[in-house]
Amino acid sequence: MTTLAPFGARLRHALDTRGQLCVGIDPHASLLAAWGLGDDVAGLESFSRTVVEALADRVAVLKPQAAFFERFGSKGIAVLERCTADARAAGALVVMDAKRGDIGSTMAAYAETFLAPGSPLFSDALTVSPYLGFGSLQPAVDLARANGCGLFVLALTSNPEGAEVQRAVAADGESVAQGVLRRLAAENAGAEPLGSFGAVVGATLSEAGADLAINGPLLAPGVGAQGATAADLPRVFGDSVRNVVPSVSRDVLKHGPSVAALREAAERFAQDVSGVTKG
Ligand SMILES: O=c1ccn([C@@H]2O[C@H](COP(=O)(O)O)[C@@H](O)[C@H]2O)c(=O)[nH]1
Repeated sequence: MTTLAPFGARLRHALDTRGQLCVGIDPHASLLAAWGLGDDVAGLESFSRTVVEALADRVAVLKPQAAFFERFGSKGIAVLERCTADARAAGALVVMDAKRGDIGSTMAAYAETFLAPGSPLFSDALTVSPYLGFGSLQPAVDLARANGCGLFVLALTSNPEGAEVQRAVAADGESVAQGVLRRLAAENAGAEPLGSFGAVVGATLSEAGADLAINGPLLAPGVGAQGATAADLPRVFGDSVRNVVPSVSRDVLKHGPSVAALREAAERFAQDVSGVTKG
């Protein structure tokens, strides 16, 4: 099995050569219907195959949303396995959006599922929740580092409800989100050209209100259907905008099942992002 270069380095190269964009693979029942597909495993397979065919050879990152596959049970997970492997084989980096988080001993099993080479769901990076304590993520940090993978840790999520937890301030004046970002900066210290341990920071925020200089990537969901646009990125991310990976799902996927239309939609978003990140 070949050893992968660190995720941060692989991501930096992908963003620089393919453009700063992540497209989410979110097979909502409403999208399956709009594409003329059944709300069943065959529909799920056709949908995800089409997205991979359209985009995996051109966008930097594809982000399957595990929930939409898991709802079909083992057969849905088998589709997710194929989708992940095919997307990686075509050159996209795959960020598995599964938002795992548990006590350390269980976290180790989640990490084995997504970050151990040879695992059927092996992915380049995984979204994780730090709300059992950042330290509970250590097994995932260690396995990701050992295998050239990355993590995206929920810091300031795109949904309005996130603030009640993430903006809470400790006795020392540090917000919960800032504590997560500080721990990520420590994990990424000295990494070049970019660390492998990223944060999830919604593009929908009115402002970051936190120090985003973590020397790592910032996955920014919320572009498109949740209301954010590329024009919001400089305001939210400031000097860190070059490390942002804006993520859009429904507003690209709604253009399917035409492969050409999916490509055009992704290209439009990538161009918009390039316009604000490259000046
Ligand atoms: O803070 C977060 C973290 C993750 N997500 C996920 O991103 C996509 C967004 O889909 P859109 O269709 O572009 O709204 C979805 O899978 C969420 O679970 C997020 O939105 N916000």
